[in-house]
Amino acid sequence: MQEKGNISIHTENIFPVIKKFLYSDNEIFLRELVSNAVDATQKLKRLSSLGQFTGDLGDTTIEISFDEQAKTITISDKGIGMTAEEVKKYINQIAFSGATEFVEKFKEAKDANEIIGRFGLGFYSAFMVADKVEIQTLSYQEGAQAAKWICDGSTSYEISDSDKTTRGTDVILYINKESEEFLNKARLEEILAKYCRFLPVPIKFGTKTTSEPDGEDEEGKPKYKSVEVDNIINNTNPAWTKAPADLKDEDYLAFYRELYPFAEEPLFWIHLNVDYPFNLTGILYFPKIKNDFDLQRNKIKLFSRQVFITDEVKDIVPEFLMLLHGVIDSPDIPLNVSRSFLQADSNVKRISNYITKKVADKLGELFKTDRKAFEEKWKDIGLFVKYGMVSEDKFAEKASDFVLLQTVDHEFFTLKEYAEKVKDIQKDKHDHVIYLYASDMTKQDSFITTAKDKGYDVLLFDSPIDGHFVSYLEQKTEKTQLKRVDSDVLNKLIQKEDDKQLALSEEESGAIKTLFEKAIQKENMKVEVAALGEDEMPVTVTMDEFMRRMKDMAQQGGGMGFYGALPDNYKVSVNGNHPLIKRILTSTDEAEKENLAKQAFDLALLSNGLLTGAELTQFVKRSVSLID
Ligand SMILES: Nc1ncnc2c1ncn2[C@@H]1O[C@H](COP(=O)(O)OP(=O)(O)OP(=O)(O)O)[C@@H](O)[C@H]1O
Repeated sequence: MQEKGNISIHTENIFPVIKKFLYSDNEIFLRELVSNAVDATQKLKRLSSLGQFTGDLGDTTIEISFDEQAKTITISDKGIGMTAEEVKKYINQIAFSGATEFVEKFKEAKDANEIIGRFGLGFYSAFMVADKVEIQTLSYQEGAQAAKWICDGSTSYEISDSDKTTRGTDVILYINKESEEFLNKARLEEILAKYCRFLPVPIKFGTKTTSEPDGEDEEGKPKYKSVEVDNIINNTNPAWTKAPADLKDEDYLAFYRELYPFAEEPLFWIHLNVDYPFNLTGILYFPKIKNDFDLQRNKIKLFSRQVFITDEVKDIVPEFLMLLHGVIDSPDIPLNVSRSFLQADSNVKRISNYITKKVADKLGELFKTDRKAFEEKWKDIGLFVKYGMVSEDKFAEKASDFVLLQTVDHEFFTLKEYAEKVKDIQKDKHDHVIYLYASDMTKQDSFITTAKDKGYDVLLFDSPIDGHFVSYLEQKTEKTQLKRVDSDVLNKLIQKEDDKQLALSEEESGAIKTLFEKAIQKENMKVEVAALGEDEMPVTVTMDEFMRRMKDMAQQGGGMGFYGALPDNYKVSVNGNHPLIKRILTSTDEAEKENLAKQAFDLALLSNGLLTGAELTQFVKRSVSLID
């Protein structure tokens, strides 16, 4: 039999378009062809298990080989094969049924992935790297005649009998000039490792040398010899495809190491396994996060029936879950479509919700079963939980039971427990409960100490997400405000009915204010006289909570550019009840007055970590002269 014909498409010559347009992503040709080989093998296995194929399955290893001289790459399988009729039907027609649409749409598509799958062009991706493609195939059906198909990248093909005697299909690519990089062992190995590492049928690529036991030497020690064995590049049975009941912790950890050989051990993991209403399997690992958000992203690998698709799962899992590692495998995620389409897809939404729920359930369970261990891991989990809460309402609902607030004394409380703990003592005269927090225990030490001396509790919010989390908590908790310990003097942060009275007259107060303004001489420092306890600091420098939050947001690119441009404004609270202030007032020596005011102010700056450079030098000099 010999036949020539034209591939049934309306467009004159589609291959140059494919080739040119898809050039950047052309390595996926191998993924497509190996996937077809795997499908053909799996189909035969299924027929065999259904009793529709009674022959011997034999070794079904798929083989990838290349010939540098002949400039060919060959993908051989021992699957169902095709008859000439089937080649005509599947290769010539089916693959191009969407061709007209393709030609219209290809201009919009952004990468090869989008086109290849969307238009069923899997096989034709071969033409991205080949000038000519040949198929040699023998169907599994009894008495089938082997067929040969050749196409040189134009729309015409040639089909004839082949002398192939073994079942299955060989696809031979005659690699074009621009794609000769693929005629290279290391490059092919790299692509196979990327896309085919967990395919369910063994894939052989050349051979490798290993050592095998070879009896004993004269001294009775074991001997080894080198042997050449098939180089099988894939693990056909990765952990996520197994039943959770069949896996031990070691298996999960071993699989983690297989995926990320250099990563630290994960904290724990979740095995996803669902059939209905969508099919999804996978294992998600919780890594140790350690505050380095960005490094952690893009670690989840997306597979479809064990074929690697991408590690950009941005639109499939919620943003905060991007911090997780591991794999998800779902044939129900529409793969090769545009991102905006993905977001609107109902399966994708369901999958995303499902994963979110699973993760929340797992965390809830850990918290319930072993709170101590949960607290110990909080440094890593906390960031993740808070990120989840501020970004996903559904997650927040569940997580509000186990999100922990950590105090500066390293104690942990749930939201409920904490509210209970501080509800009386930290209630102000307006009936608001004030949560005090620190973001830097070293820098804010003097403020923390003052608050603790008063019997107040101080939370620690020192992770990158805490700025957002603080606003979130405030929104979600009624009649509760969060204030950083250094955002004002304490009795302004939590105002009580029985607040201290100022021991100074209005006149004295005014005099002190003027004196300090003169001593400080800084436009961004606003002086105010406050009535604090005698044992509190004589001068305190603070930055307003609102102002600081806006500035923080501007710094993080949160759109508060206006605030970002403002200078850092501080409030200088002079404690009118402090003995030092009285001493300054009563002193008759103008120089001493100014010196003491400067000294008290510098001490306040010093305890905020704001005293540097020439000012610090002057302070040290002045201090020396004071103790002289
Ligand atoms: N190695 C093979 N053995 C047997 N049949 C094959 C082989 N490769 C391709 N085919 C047949 O050709 C058809 C078209 O293949 P093609 O890769 O273009 O599309 P697909 O595999 O159906 O879909 P896609 O690759 O886009 O997911 C296949 O459905 C299959 O019937």
